[in-house]
Amino acid sequence: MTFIEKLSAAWTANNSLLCVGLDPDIAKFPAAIKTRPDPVYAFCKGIIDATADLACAFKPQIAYFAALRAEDQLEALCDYVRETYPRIPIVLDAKRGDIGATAEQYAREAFERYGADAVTVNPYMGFDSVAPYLEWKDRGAIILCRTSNPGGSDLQFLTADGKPVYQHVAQLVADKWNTNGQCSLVVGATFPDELAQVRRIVGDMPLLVPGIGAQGGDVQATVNAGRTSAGTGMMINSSRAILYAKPDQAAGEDHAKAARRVAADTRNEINRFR
Ligand SMILES: O=c1ccn([C@@H]2O[C@H](COP(=O)(O)O)[C@@H](O)[C@H]2O)c(=O)[nH]1
Repeated sequence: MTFIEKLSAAWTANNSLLCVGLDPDIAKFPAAIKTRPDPVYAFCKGIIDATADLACAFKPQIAYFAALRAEDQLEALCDYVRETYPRIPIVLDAKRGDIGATAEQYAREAFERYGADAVTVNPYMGFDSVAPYLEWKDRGAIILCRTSNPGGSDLQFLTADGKPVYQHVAQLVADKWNTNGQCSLVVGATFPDELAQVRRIVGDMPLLVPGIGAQGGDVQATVNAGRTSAGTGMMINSSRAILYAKPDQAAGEDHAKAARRVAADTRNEINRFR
């Protein structure tokens, strides 16, 4: 099954456009997990088990694992997702970008070492830096287009040949780079007008849309701007708002139950506007 087939099936099976981000920050873990020998694995596994029926994808952000020297725990988590929830795609958020020979190694890291279904890629170095990911015919390359951070405007909003750079990226990927039909774009929920522009340019191409939750993006505006005519087409990511949801102690919640509650609320809010 290709990345896009798997994603489409997960949209339907879980009636969800919610991508659950895995950004483990040990300082925010519950005390009982901090002292375990594999705290990153234990924390993320709890979140995965609590949200697997609510998510269309899981998105581990590699920097959080690497900073903790926990790449082995990321490998184990990816194995766990593939074995236990084989219908949920794994999107490795790595935002790599380098010359072709090095990009080949980054692609092997994402697709062989971690077994990811898709990986985020930086297009700044051009097509030959993206091509090695496209050699993996069934895997996804999710290319940065209009990122959710304020500084994304510094370059992505510059005008070149009469239109902003992010629109050139969307057009290039839609017209030329999407050789296997497995490409996707990153477009921030914090910029719904640009999200709507990108949707017009790329047709039904799936979009990874971070920026709701902790970054404050508006869910209704995001869904209105980014959904396809089928009411799908997006992996709307939320990480910190789900991972570190405050347990309702009166209701006997632990961190995983709190994460599930927020994930369910977010999935349902997205669905209200599809
Ligand atoms: O434009 C982008 C691209 C990627 N991200 C990543 O998504 C999550 C967002 O986390 P929240 O806690 O929901 O804010 C994080 O891993 C970023 O690295 C993004 O935010 N914007």
